[in-house]
Amino acid sequence: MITVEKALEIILAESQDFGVEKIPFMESLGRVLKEDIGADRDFPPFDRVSMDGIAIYYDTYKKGDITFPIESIQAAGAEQLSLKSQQNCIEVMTGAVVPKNVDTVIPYELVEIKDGKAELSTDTIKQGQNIHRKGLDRKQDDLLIKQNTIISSAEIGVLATVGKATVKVAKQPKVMIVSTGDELIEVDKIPLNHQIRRSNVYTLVALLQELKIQADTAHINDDKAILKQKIEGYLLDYDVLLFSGAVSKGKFDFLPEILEELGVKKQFHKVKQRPGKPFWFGAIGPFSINDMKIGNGNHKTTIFAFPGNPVSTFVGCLKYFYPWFRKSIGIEYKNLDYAILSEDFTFQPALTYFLQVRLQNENGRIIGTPVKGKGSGDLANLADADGFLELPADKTEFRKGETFPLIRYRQY
Ligand SMILES: Nc1nc2c(c(=O)[nH]1)N[C@H]1C(S)=C(S)[C@@H](COP(=O)(O)OP(=O)(O)OC[C@H]3O[C@@H](n4cnc5c(N)ncnc54)[C@H](O)[C@@H]3O)O[C@H]1N2
Ligand code: MOO
Ligand SMILES: [Mg+2]
Repeated sequence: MITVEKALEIILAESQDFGVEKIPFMESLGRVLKEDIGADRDFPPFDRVSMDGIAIYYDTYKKGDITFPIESIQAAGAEQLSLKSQQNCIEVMTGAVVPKNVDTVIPYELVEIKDGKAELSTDTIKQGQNIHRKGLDRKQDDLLIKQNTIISSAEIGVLATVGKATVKVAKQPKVMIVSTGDELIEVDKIPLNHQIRRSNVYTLVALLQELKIQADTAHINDDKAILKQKIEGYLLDYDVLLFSGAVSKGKFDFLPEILEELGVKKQFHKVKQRPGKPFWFGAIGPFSINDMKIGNGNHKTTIFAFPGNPVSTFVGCLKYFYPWFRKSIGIEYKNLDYAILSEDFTFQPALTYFLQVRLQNENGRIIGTPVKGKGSGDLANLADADGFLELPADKTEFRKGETFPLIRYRQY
């Protein structure tokens, strides 16, 4: 059995490249950018008025004039006007081009307009005020967004402003999520006493949707021949297979033997953790097989077979699949989330313990309060928690006030 740290190291070393695709920029939210985005022009692209008001020639004011006949109006979106007489002014709107022959803008709040003339009601005017100079924010060709950035709402605005209607992003993997087990029935069916509804598959689908991956799903009963035949097909068609169940010691836990019979290279089976100990991980390929449905060239399939208990599957996906996927599409793995334990906690076995916690922010510190639940089958408890504190295997006593890595699945 290997440690959680070693398991993650092995998994990250198996990351794979799914290539690049071009998509409409409005579909790129949450995807990873695969090109540098530069400024197509100066920002702002012209000297821009930043207050609604009047624009004057400063030297006229400096000579003592405070009344300026209004010559014209410069609206946003209109071509640049020109002040004809230095004694006059032009009314200017926020976002408009600064007219020619003016150099200073005074907001409406500081002028009184009567009979076509603007009279200043202030004597503290600085030359050049309320003009946002061309190129002040960014210069043409400046790098605005670096390749490998996860596109957020902020980047969407930048893409729009530089005219990137389509954008290069990392391609998503083709993923198949498979549940196994004769006890499982569909969500819209009424279970008999010995049956339960399939839930893990939907949890996994949802977890992948948060990564913008649209996965396919399948359910296979505990029949070794059928399992083997179906999985053989999935290995050809998919980049990733996520399984839930059939990896432990039971008479019908066929997955580890089937995967090995099909030539998948086992990287490890069982990790020193709770929940999720019987986790099986392996990969097959890369193969260069031209007649593969997935396309020509190198094809590799990575297999995450999570234990069937719902909390095990859930934490396994967050702890292992998420960082593997992120590394695969170009984001370096780093854990930035930590939380402070709110009370003393004891866990005796020499296993990493993923403790379910409810999170609170106390004066900028994230506090995790244990909501332990009744074990790895207790999926209802996940709805009462916000994340997991990762308590290291080499300790048994965890003290109030100590800080631990956090895997959160609720962001608010
Ligand atoms: N003799 C041993 N028995 C068990 C061990 C062990 O080490 N020795 N490990 C236990 C641990 S820990 C876990 S976790 C489970 C893992 O079991 P499997 O991966 O083999 O999964 P199953 O046997 O198929 O199912 C376990 C449990 O999970 C429920 N399940 C499965 N799939 C789903 C699904 N899609 N949706 C909802 N629930 C699901 C299933 O009904 C079982 O209750 O093994 C322990 N046993
Ligand atoms: O590994 Mo199991 O998930 O502890 O019940
Ligand atoms: Mg089992």
